[in-house]
Amino acid sequence: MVHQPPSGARDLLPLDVAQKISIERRLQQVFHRWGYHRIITSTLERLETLMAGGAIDRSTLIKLQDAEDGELGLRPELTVAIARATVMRMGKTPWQPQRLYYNANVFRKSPDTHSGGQQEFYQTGVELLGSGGTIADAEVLLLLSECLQALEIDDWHLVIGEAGLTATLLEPFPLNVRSQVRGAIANLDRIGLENLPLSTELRERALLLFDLRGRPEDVFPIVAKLDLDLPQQAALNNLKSAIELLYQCQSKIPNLKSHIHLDLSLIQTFDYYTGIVFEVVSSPKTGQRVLGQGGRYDRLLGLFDPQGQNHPGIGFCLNIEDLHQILLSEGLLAKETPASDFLVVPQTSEAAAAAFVYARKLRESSDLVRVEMDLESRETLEEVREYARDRRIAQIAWVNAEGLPTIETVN
Ligand SMILES: N[C@@H](Cc1c[nH]c[nH+]1)C(=O)O
Repeated sequence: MVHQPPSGARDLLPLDVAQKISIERRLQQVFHRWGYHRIITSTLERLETLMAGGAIDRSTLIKLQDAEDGELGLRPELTVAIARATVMRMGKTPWQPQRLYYNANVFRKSPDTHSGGQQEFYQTGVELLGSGGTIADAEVLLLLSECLQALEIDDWHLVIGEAGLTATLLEPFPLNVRSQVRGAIANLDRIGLENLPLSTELRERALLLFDLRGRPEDVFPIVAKLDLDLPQQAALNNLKSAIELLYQCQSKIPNLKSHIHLDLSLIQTFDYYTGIVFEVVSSPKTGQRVLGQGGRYDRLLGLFDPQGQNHPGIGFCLNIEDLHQILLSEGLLAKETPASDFLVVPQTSEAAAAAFVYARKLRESSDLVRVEMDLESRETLEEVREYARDRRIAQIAWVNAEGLPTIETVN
């Protein structure tokens, strides 16, 4: 029997874990400073919950069959589970804003499992539930930019769109070509768009939508020229105000304006968004990775409310693997796991108990002191020293049977 992990699964070894934790800790500190509390939801959910009324494509889910609970699946993301958990917990009590964060693994079926496509990923993120409007939008955008600052990532772009506005701007297109128009715009395929079977008027509209991306100050005047109805105007105004607030508040980021792009053709993989949507992308130098994404979803919580009552929500997640790669390439992560501070060596076989007692004393220090026992009986003292040097251990404590240590600095 070959004990290989299944394709798409991945083990993280100690150095990977140490680097991952250092990223997560820095982000967690930012979340705590903003008053967010951690939530942990189940890895397994009912398939129906995970699909969130069709917002998440069933074919991307990893499914499991349970005799009692029917069809279950592994979570492909956390927003839906957090929406479900919060609605169940809050019940009928009056809603106050809930600030929640998470740090968890998610599972997505890879189209190429045969070639080992990754299926398990790590995400950390926030959900701000029960609060709609521009200030909540701005809070989440500011929090996101502070996360990037905390990680010392300077070269990023924040691409902002508006899911509700994009959807309504596409409504005039007949259903049979709408998804093609959407696809061509999202994939920057201008030629494809020009060749779709559209009337002259609709083609012009499609090309206009295609151009709705760039610096906010350039794009807003073009959108304003479209014949917008009142809800569309309101969505546009909200978007403008949130971006304006971001500019006013985030003075710590030099040239903030150059980081922000508006893209009214931005379409997210998950289809539960109703308002502002966004993606943080790293610079082309690092292969343009999507470091995080999110947006507003004001109709998701209603799916889990017994009375169908809606509550607003907005959030984002950061993709740990992508952050990890960027930070590695920029040399911003530890290159080795932390070495032990002490190697405790029993001088004779009778000294083992005394050595354990001394090691415990060292570990009791208020600062973290890493202490490891020497487990081998080596021929010479020099071999012990060589072992300590190899493992970057700073000091050796030779302990005799009476428990008396002799400390030697080796590194
Ligand atoms: N759950 C989304 C990100 C998100 C968090 N909150 C809102 N959106 C994702 O995995 O892409």
